[in-house]
Amino acid sequence: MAGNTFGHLFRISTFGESHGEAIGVIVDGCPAGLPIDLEFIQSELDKRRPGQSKITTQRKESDTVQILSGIFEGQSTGTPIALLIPNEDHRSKDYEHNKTVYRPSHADYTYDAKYGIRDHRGGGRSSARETAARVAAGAIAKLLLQHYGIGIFAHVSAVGTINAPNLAALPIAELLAQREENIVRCADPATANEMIEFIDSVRKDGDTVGGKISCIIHNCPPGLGEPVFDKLHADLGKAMLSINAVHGFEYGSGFSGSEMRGSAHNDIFLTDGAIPKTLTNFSGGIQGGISNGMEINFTVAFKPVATIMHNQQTVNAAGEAAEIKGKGRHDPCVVPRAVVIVEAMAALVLADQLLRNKSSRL
Ligand SMILES: Cc1cc2nc3c(=O)[nH]c(=O)nc-3n(C[C@H](O)[C@H](O)[C@H](O)COP(=O)(O)O)c2cc1C
Ligand SMILES: C=C(O[C@@H]1CC(C(=O)O)=C[C@@H](OP(=O)(O)O)[C@H]1O)C(=O)O
Repeated sequence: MAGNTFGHLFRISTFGESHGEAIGVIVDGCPAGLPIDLEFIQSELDKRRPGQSKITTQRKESDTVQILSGIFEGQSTGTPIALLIPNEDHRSKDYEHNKTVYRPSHADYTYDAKYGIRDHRGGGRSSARETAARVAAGAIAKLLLQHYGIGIFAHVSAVGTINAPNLAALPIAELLAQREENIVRCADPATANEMIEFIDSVRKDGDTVGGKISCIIHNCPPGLGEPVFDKLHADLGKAMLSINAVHGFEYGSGFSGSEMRGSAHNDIFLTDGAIPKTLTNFSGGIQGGISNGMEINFTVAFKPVATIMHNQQTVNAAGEAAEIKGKGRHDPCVVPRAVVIVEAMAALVLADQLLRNKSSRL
């Protein structure tokens, strides 16, 4: 199995390479009768698109999505939905220099070690271009979740050591509006300006920098998630760690919870309301792998990506010493474009667990 499929009842398979004809996705298991807003799918892709600002890769892709099947008169038909995104601006000559030489910390060596054959053009299948297919599928999952009133919001909460303040007190609509006002997609305007300046200076140095994306899932009913292996946080963790360049995932109190005592960490139940709420939310909205009706929150850490415009020592396929310098168009920091990827992967997990939950009792 080539590991191209994700999900159980709401499933996706992606295909395509960064410098091939196109990339795309087949969405299987979407219930019939869901209104599919094509403009919404395209607007989601526009948020991930390369070439969108001075702080992203300058590759110019329109990422115009074509619907090949599964939608009739604006609604899902219950049959596989196939979505295609043609590649329009691949510049494969930028990769001639690493035909036999491995980029440190990219996937060149590991693909070669696994398959014995490697599409060196833009990293082939290992390129984050594949995430466009996930965003298109995630948009359909978001439409399904919206039908049940569930919403997802993510933003850039850190770039390098620049951290956004805690914005938990602000309403989602305000956070969303503030996030969309700046090119780094941080919901705090002052921090956003600082982040943009920093990424731009790193880019001018020919270097890269990492960052964090924080995500909340609101109005999620209690009961989603399987109790043993496919715990909701385990599925979210796998989904996030499957995104290129992700090196960390934490939910609720995360790593800082390990420094607390139970007496401070327990989320005490409140008694007002039919669905019990809790005074605090160190559990991040999930207990025993199952949503408890509180806001689900998690943070994803991205590394500084591999391709830098500096000379670096490396090896070639024969194991001989070589030197390499990045060429072409690359992201100095991936988080501005990855916000919508995080939301899409979260939507795919939630849509899948929503459908699975429908068969959990009579
Ligand atoms: C939105 C996005 C854009 C990316 N752009 C680049 C890039 O321009 N150059 C690069 O070297 N890596 C980039 N990456 C990261 C590589 O795809 C990734 O590091 C590579 O596949 C190796 O996988 P790993 O870092 O998860 O081990 C990007 C990742 C994401 C999520
Ligand atoms: C093409 C996209 O991003 C690419 C992701 C990427 C990588 O190594 O992951 C490296 C660059 O690839 P290329 O040199 O082929 O343009 C980015 O531009 C995209 O996101 O659509």
